[in-house]
Amino acid sequence: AGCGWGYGSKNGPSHWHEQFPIAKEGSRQSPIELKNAETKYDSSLKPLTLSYDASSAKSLTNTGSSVQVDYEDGTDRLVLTGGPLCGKYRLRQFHFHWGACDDHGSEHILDGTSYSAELHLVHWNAEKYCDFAEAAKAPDGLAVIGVFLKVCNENPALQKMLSSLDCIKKKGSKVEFTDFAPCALLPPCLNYYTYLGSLTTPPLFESVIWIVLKEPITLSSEQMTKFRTLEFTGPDDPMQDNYRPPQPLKCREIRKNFQ
Ligand SMILES: NS(=O)(=O)c1c2ccccc2cc2ccccc12
Ligand SMILES: [Zn+2]
Repeated sequence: AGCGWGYGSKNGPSHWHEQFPIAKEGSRQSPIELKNAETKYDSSLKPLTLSYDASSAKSLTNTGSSVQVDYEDGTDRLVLTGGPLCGKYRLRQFHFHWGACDDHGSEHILDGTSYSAELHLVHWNAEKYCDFAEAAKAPDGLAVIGVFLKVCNENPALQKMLSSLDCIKKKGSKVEFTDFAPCALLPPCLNYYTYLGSLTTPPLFESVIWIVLKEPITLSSEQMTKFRTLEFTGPDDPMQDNYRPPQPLKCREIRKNFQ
């Protein structure tokens, strides 16, 4: 059996449609290019409200496609409401996508700019659905906040996670990782773009309400280099360029909550 989907030349994004036809046939695939001039200001969009407490972080994992922090999502501890959302979405995990060099690596592209990396905070609609798996198949089941990362000065909030990466170099490795407040990874301004999209990795379910923040967070080039010390499949296969290129907008509208 093939080694499953990945980001290599033989199993990367251009091959995903072979096993996941929605990659080509879907009507709301992610990521996309965000062109500010073509987005629409919507005054009915509410501000994002995030009630995150640090305590319910659980673990840090090398998933073989990204580095991921998982949260305890059995109760309403880390909840996202407001914005374009109806109801309460629970934080389940966050992970990142990044490039082999600092000039690219993000999944969404803002006015032609690729950022060095992109953080995804994955939430599911715990008000309407019983669990994550059920929500992942519903058109309003998931909400992902995307945050661009720009190489500039060091980001102290990332340090706790980055200093633990040596323990999870290998695919599938996992360590306990607690008391991490995800709100420390958000920029001061929560102005956002929002559109209906999908997971950006197989199975590419079209169940994500995307909320992409306009303002990036920053990190140092040394911190950016740290991400690339993780491995995809082995020591000669550094984890980098784990991003899907932009997909056709088709007949979607992109809204924003700021003028
Ligand atoms: N890139 S992504 O946020 O679409 C994504 C998920 C999105 C929603 C639900 C689960 C997801 C799991 C992912 C696991 C690894 C990478 C991206 C993932
Ligand atoms: Zn992602």
